Parts: sequence; structure tokens; C-alpha cells
Amino acid sequence: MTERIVVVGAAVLHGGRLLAARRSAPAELAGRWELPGGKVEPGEAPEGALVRELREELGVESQALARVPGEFPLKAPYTLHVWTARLVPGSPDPEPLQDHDELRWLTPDELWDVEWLDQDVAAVMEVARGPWGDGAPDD
Ligand SMILES: Nc1nc2c([nH]c(=O)n2[C@H]2C[C@H](O)[C@@H](COP(=O)(O)OP(=O)(O)OP(=O)(O)O)O2)c(=O)[nH]1
Repeated sequence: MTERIVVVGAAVLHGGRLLAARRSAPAELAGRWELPGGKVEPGEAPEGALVRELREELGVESQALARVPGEFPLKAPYTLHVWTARLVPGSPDPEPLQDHDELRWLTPDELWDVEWLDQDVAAVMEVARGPWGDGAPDD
């Protein structure tokens, strides 16, 4: 049986916008947009991995809110699980510190203005179907 490694992607919602991040590496992913996040480490809860990765990559303090339905296959052995998330009050604004070179807060109308990684399109569609902004206070 092939072991699958979960990559957690954060759909950070704030003020009715979704945070998108443009990858700067590796070369085959650079220039395309994704949900910030990363690999869940052994023994780590996905919500904990999300908070850790967003702190490392973006310098923010965040909280995972709810799992977005579905499982989105990435290059083996990885599989993408998406959680909605929010920045906790007092968090610094996100900055592209690691893995990314640009960030954008997308309104629902702008959702498809960026070139998402092919493997992220289904995940972003699922996020768009959800209760956009629910549980994610604007503060
Ligand atoms: N974070 C994230 N990774 C994604 C997405 N879509 C996608 O194919 N990936 C891939 C890119 C990487 O091959 C892998 C996650 O790697 P990563 O580089 O973000 O994770 P990490 O910080 O834990 O990696 P590492 O450098 O510590 O090994 O999943 C996505 O939406 N978000």
C-alpha cells in the first residue's frame, strides 16, 4: 500500500477575501499560485501543521477553522487537505517570507484572476462553494 503524506493547505479568509500565495520554488511550481501550507509532520495534527507553516512562511498567527470537504491528489505520495483559517486578532499582516514571492487577497470575483497550480483548482472550487467568510471575523 502506498503511504500518503498529507499536505495541509490554508484557505485564509479575511474581510471576505481569500489569501493566495505565489510559489517561488521549486522551479516546476514557481510562478503559480497556491494555498499556503505544507506537509503534516509525523505525530502532528493538521491544524497544528497549518498554524506552524503559516507562521514560518508568512509570519502570521492563525487558527484553523474547518476542513473543506474533499481530498485533492498531488504528486505522489502527497495529498492535499484544505482547512479554512483565520488570522487571530493582533497577528502581523502576512508577508512572503519563505516559499512565496507574492501574496494577494482575492475577492470572490477575483478568485480566478491568478494562475493556480493545476492540482489546486478543484480545491479552490470547493473553497468557493463553502460558506465564504463564515466563522472568519473581519477583525
Ligand atoms: N502548501 C501547499 N503545497 C502544495 C499545494 N499544491 C501543491 O501541489 N503543493 C505541493 C508543493 C509541495 O510539493 C508540497 C508541499 O510542500 P511545501 O514545500 O509547501 O511543504 P513544506 O514547507 O512542509 O516542505 P519542506 O520544504 O519542509 O519539505 O505540496 C498547495 O496548495 N499548498
